[in-house]
Amino acid sequence: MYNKLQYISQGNTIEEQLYNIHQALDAGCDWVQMRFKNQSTKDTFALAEAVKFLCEEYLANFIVNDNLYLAQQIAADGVHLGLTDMNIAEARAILGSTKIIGGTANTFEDIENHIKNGCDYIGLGPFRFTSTKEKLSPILGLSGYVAIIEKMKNSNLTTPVYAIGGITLNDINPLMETGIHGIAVSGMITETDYKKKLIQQLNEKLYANVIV
Ligand SMILES: Cc1ncc(COP(=O)(O)OP(=O)(O)O)c(N)n1
Ligand SMILES: Cc1ncsc1CCOP(=O)(O)O
Ligand SMILES: [Mg+2]
Repeated sequence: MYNKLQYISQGNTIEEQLYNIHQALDAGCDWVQMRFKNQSTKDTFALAEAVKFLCEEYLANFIVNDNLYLAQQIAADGVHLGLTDMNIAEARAILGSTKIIGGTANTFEDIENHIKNGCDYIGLGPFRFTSTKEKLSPILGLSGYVAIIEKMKNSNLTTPVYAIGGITLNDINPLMETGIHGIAVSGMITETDYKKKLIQQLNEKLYANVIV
């Protein structure tokens, strides 16, 4: 079973990114997506190498946002690809079957395509407005998730779906009731001074119905 909480990193420099990622890992995050936009190849590679070491130390999953070749080069656990990034079928052909490939979706049709092309999980959103990402796709709100997850159930599609975009603690229960698998968050974790407490609260809600 995939972990239910994915932390998407933030920071404008290598140092800021490493600080935020280290703090999140220390507080109990077990899945990191490194998201470092508009940076030089050299800096992105240096950061990715350092994050890989950190995630190994904390036994956390490590995936790279956007850049499949970087993920391949540093032997990350996988990559997250958006609707305008590399096609998932092509990515699967390059990475093989052992790596995690996530795909962004905003509609049921996006989900159908990604599953056909071999993705492992879907990042479905945005749930609500967020300043973390520019040029957001149409906002889904809770009703959007209810409708899309219902269509997945009717089509027997069981690929794990992660909600994303402006998610706060109080959103977890209603979102999980729609049938999603988990959440991907950036701001909520990066911005709090009480990361351990927040991650414990998030995990309690996310894993409330998991029988071990
Ligand atoms: C888990 C998850 N879901 C969606 C996204 C968004 O990806 P994308 O649309 O490519 O946008 P950027 O993150 O690249 O700005 C994501 N990163 N992770
Ligand atoms: C990368 C991304 N894609 C859709 S919303 C989003 C940002 C999620 O970050 P936050 O949890 O801070 O809203
Ligand atoms: Mg992208």
